[in-house]
Formats: sequence, structure tokens, C-alpha cells
Amino acid sequence: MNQFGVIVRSFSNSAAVNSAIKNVTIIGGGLMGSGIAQVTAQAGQNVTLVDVNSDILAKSQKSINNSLGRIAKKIYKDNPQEGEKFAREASERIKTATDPVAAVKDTDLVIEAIVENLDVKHALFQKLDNAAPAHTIFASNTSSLSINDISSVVKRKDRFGGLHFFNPVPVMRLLEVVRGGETTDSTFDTMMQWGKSIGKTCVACKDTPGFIVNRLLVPYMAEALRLLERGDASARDIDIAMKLGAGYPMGPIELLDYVGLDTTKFILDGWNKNYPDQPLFKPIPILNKLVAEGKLGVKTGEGFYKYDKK
Ligand SMILES: C[C@H](O)CC(=O)SCCNC(=O)CCNC(=O)[C@H](O)C(C)(C)COP(=O)(O)OP(=O)(O)OC[C@H]1O[C@@H](n2cnc3c(N)ncnc32)[C@H](O)[C@@H]1OP(=O)(O)O
Ligand SMILES: NC(=O)c1ccc[n+]([C@@H]2O[C@H](COP(=O)([O-])OP(=O)(O)OC[C@H]3O[C@@H](n4cnc5c(N)ncnc54)[C@H](O)[C@@H]3O)[C@@H](O)[C@H]2O)c1
Repeated sequence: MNQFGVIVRSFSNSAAVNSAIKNVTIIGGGLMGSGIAQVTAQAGQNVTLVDVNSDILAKSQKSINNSLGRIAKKIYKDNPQEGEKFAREASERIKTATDPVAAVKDTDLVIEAIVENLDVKHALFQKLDNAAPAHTIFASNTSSLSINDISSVVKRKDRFGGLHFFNPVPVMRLLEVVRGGETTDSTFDTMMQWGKSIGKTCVACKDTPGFIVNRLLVPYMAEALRLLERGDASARDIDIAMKLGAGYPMGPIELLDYVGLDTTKFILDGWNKNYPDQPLFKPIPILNKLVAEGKLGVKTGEGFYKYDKK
């Protein structure tokens, strides 16, 4: 089934699955947070999207509205009015805010999608733990950090888990639901049910580095960069090879640009610190150079490739 078929199926499925969660607060309106806000609002839930300033939030809303338009055109291709109504109503369910404490006052679920840095995530969750209602579940969309490490600063460890989405969130059907050491069955079940209510196919995973996908995908992308550094092949040919040779929709180098070179560097640096003897996680000079130059991939207009500014 192609991506479009997936979008329609997941959209119609979500309407059929009820969830106890009605109000969701997403902290971080970047690549991932904006996509998570969009799919949650598409499923009829109320969303508050938080970031550090209104300029970033305006960019988030622009990207969400562009994506809603693409999806509406596909789902309602024979009825443009209905499509516009779908996109407008979903967009209206998303409120934006720059004060995370106020944004969690009446929420059922907080999903954190901020920078992949443990100290920054700790500072945020410590602040929110005393502000959110007792029943509220906290989840992190972290790519690589331990859920137990992230939740170590909050009291509600029983209502804390991982909800790991995939980029682009409106299209990728998978949601990894991760249990921490103290996540209760009821919290886990609520997260699984919520994932289904927004049209995702949920898989369960323990709190292990990279969960399922990234544990396999990040080393693969890192090895592609080492192949490039050795001069064994060009970036273009590496990407063509994996698309035509392994059937991937994107090659590893273009995927690195798509995910964000900063995010990938944060993941590898964290794993190299925890597993210094694992050669797969060793720092990659070509990646670190581009990040140092601010060339982070699609989101900055240049990474290993150049992109038209949106
Ligand atoms: C590191 C992290 O922790 C974990 C991760 O996220 S790892 C990364 C996981 N993600 C991947 O591996 C992505 C692999 N790439 C892909 O699946 C595909 O290349 C892609 C879906 C991104 C784009 O598909 P592709 O056919 O190459 O290009 P494109 O024509 O732009 O998109 C195909 C259709 O998908 C849909 N689509 C793509 N991006 C979309 C978006 N942001 N919003 C809405 N719809 C979108 C649209 O229906 C589009 O049709 P359209 O052009 O008529 O709107
Ligand atoms: N990029 C991906 O493909 C991908 C996929 C799955 C998970 N993730 C994870 O999701 C998280 C976000 O990744 P991203 O790619 O969306 O990053 P991003 O840089 O696109 O977005 C991060 C956003 O968080 C905001 N932010 C940072 N600190 C904040 C704070 N204290 N309060 C509020 N907002 C704050 C930033 O302003 C930015 O807009 C990371 O943990 C990453 O590992 C990324």
C-alpha cells in the first residue's frame, strides 16, 4: 500500500478507536513536535503546542498547514470543500503557547519533542511535574536517550513512558511505545490505546538504546558516512545503491539530512559516551564538521545536499 493509502487508512482507523486522552500538550514545535501536533489534532483531540518563541511557533503552524493541505487533497480529492473543512478544523484544534507550565494545567498527556539533550529534557520535566494534574501522563519522543534516565527527575515515574514517532509524522505509520522501569500497566495500555486513536501502528519496546528502529537504523546511517569518508563511493551513489539495492524509499545520506544532522550527532555522541568500546558509535568527523558549520540538513537548507528554502 502506498503512503497515500496508508494516510487514508490510518486516518479512518483513528476515528474508530477511543482514547481516555482528549487534551494533549506537545513541547517542542520543530520537525517532530509539529507533526505530532498535526496527527493528534487530525484525530479530533485538542492540542497545545509549546515552543520558546512565537516566531518558531509561526513556522510550526505554517508547516502543519502545508502538510494538512497535502493530506486533505488526497483524502478528499473528489470533494475539495470537505477537504478544506477537514484541514481548517484540524488546524483550529491546535493552540500555541510559549509558557510550558500554563500549557500543562488541564492536559491529559504531555509529549516532549525538544532538543535531544538530557539536561534540557530534565529541566523541562522537573518544571512540568509540579504543574501538571496528578493523572497526566508524561512521554518523551527521544530518539536515543533512556526513558529511565529522562524520568529520573520526576515523581510520576509510574505515569512516564516513551512515545517515539517517525519522520515525517503525518506519513510514517509506526509509533514505538516504550516502558520505563516503573511505567504501570495502566499507563502503558493508555499510551498504546492513544497511539491507535491517532491512527498509528504501535509496537512495544523496553527502555533500551534506540528502542527498535534506531538501534538498527542509526548504525546503518553511521556506516554509510564512514563509507563516504573513506571515499569508497559518492553520497549520491550510496543513496541510489540503497534505494535500488535494498528497496529503501530514501538512501542513508538523504535520510540523515531529513532526520537532521544535529539529531543524529546527539544520538551517536550519547551512545559513544555510554558504550566507548563500540566502534559503530564512534564520532564521525564529516558529520561533526557539518553540524559545527550549522549545516543540519533539510531544516537549514543544506546538509550533505542543498535544498530549496521553503
Ligand atoms: C531518528 C528518529 O528518531 C527516527 C526517525 O524518524 S528515522 C526516519 C524514519 N523515516 C524514514 O525513513 C523516511 C523514509 N522516506 C520516505 O518514506 C519517503 O521518502 C517520504 C514519505 C519521506 C517522501 O515520499 P516520496 O515519495 O519520496 O516523496 P513525496 O512525493 O514528497 O511524498 C510522497 C507522498 O507522501 C505524502 N507526504 C510526504 N511528506 C508529507 C508530509 N510532510 N505531510 C503530508 N504528506 C506527506 C504525500 O501524500 C506525498 O504525496 P504529495 O507529493 O502528493 O503530497
Ligand atoms: N528528527 C527526527 O527524525 C526525529 C524522529 C524521532 C524523534 N526525534 C526526537 O525528537 C526530539 C526533537 O527532534 P526534532 O528533530 O523535532 O528537533 P528540532 O530541532 O526540529 O525541534 C526541537 C524544537 O524544540 C524546541 N525547544 C528546545 N528546547 C525547548 C524548551 N526547553 N522548551 C520548549 N521548546 C524547546 C526548539 O526551539 C525546536 O523548535 C529529539 O529528542 C529527537 O531525538 C527526532
